[in-house]
Amino acid sequence: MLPARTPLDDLRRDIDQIDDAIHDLLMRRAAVVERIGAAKGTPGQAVYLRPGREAMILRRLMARHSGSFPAKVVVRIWREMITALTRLQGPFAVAVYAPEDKRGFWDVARDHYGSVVPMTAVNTPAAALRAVSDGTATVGVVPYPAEDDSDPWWRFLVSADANRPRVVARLPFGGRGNARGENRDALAIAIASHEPTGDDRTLLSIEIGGDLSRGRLKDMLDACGLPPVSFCTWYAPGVGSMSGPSIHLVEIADFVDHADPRLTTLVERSGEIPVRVSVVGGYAVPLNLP
Ligand SMILES: O=C(O)C(=O)C[C@]1(C(=O)O)C=C[C@@H](O)C=C1
Repeated sequence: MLPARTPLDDLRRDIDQIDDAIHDLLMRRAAVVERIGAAKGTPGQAVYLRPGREAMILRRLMARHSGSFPAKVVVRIWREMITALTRLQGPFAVAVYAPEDKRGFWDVARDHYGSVVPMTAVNTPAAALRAVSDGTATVGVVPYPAEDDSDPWWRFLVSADANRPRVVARLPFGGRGNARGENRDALAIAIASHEPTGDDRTLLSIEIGGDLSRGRLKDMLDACGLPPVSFCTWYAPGVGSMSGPSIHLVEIADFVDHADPRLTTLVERSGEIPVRVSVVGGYAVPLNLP
């Protein structure tokens, strides 16, 4: 005689049915992402990446999330799934600034881009940017800019080339988890568009060819409706006794693209002082998870 079914057996049967439903939906989602890839029609190019859309998916899910399942784990599962499915649309590899003595960014990158994507550690942020520029990596992960950095990586992104790498995300997006190392955030760099998500930051490079204090620049930005939240400044080496131009990396608490009329107003307001502004990219503001 078969043993009687216990309540535990019934619950396990429920679990098996739920697992089948989740698995069916995963396979269905993969098929839809493949169709999206075909609709984008850009095989082999990194433009299939849509970091803004990815952020909006997770924000929407977090807004409806309830119950005992940890929100951070929902994000982790979705991040693993999104990158795995993005790989159905084209090649995907990540170059991470993670020298021997600073492995923290590796964990942050792995949490965001998943455990299956090819990931390479490089010893300088510039090497991560180079990997993106020359196409050996789709995404480069570099430290969030520090004000006291005398040789900042972000100066290599200052370019008018429409196909240049840009800042596309800030990591971690869904909380830090058990990542090693210091608590510094990272930025992801890719040849992808900076798209509005409803809650965004933009990084502008502002090259100044004359005497304009940071205080005055801040006032000008505020007056143009471009609220600055942080500044980093790099002084280009001068020639002879002439000092070189200063380039500021300014983070703006809004979405700004290269055609934004506020940028034109900023250049007009600088009057005689030559000012060149370019959008170095931006990111969807990360989730604030408990
Ligand atoms: O929406 C898209 O464009 C997709 O390709 C789908 C998808 C996803 O898995 O949801 C995958 C990659 C993109 O970066 C954004 C989202």
